[in-house]
Amino acid sequence: MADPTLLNVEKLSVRFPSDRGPVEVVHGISFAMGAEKLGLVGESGSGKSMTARALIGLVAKPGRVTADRLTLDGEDLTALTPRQWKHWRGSKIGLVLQDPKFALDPVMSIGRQVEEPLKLHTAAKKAERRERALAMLEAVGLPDPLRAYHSYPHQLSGGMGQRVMLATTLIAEPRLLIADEPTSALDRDLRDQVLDLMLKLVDERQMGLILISHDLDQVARFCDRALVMYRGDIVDRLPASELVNSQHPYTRTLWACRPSPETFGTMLPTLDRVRLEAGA
Ligand SMILES: Nc1ncnc2c1ncn2[C@@H]1O[C@H](COP(=O)(O)OP(=O)(O)OP(=O)(O)O)[C@@H](O)[C@H]1O
Repeated sequence: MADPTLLNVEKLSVRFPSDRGPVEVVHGISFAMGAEKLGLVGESGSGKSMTARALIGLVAKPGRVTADRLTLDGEDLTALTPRQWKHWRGSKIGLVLQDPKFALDPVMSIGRQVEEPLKLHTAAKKAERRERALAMLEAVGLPDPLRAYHSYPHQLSGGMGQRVMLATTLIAEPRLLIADEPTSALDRDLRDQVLDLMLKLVDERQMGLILISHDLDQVARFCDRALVMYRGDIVDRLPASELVNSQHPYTRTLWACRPSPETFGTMLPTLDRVRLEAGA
């Protein structure tokens, strides 16, 4: 049984001001997780990324995050100052995004970027940083780590860029990795390779993973549990392998709507929102 105390979230909300008063885009959601793989699914705009951003202290102003409780490894995240968040991001919680093009600095060598978290969060000296960066580049499956170390982002393919991003995120050994659509910019074969690698590293390091994905098949195959979000709420929670059997009307529609070779060229079902919200 995974340790349920890694991340504790109670009544987490995210609000934005608008002309018509505050708009709540995440509605007081609660969940807890241990060193396990948790999939976060839901249609576009359901609040997945805002939840992730709130967990890593990256909801930009004027957005406002509140929670009755938000702890990682027992530490209260709601009490962190911006300076403390800087340290927590990278050292305790890592974030992998969809497209390395936007996450990697185009004018900084890969080696420097992978070493950067060690510079910020550890006392490792130059030689040790270089050694650890090369080992990390090897661990993420780059065929020639030394060459990659001296390269720049534009010299890498999308799959290699995503591996480098994983290396920069994991090098400081965070306890929790949040991956927001980490493979959706890659083609299908590469998706599974990068995800396999990510999960292997997460398992080896006994970290927790929150995988945000539109791809329900991917979550069903790779995660332990799934949370299903609809309009800022968690409406369904289940073992990921049970996504196919969910009785919840929203999850059933999401599952039925997933693109697959079997449904290619056929009309997909649409969500009966009136019925769903009447029942909610
Ligand atoms: N800066 C902002 N101001 C106001 N509302 C915002 C802002 N950013 C996002 N939102 C709203 O918050 C809601 C949740 O957005 P979020 O990005 O979390 O959805 P998502 O489930 O991650 O969608 P996707 O899968 O498309 O990334 C959406 O309705 C979005 O319009």
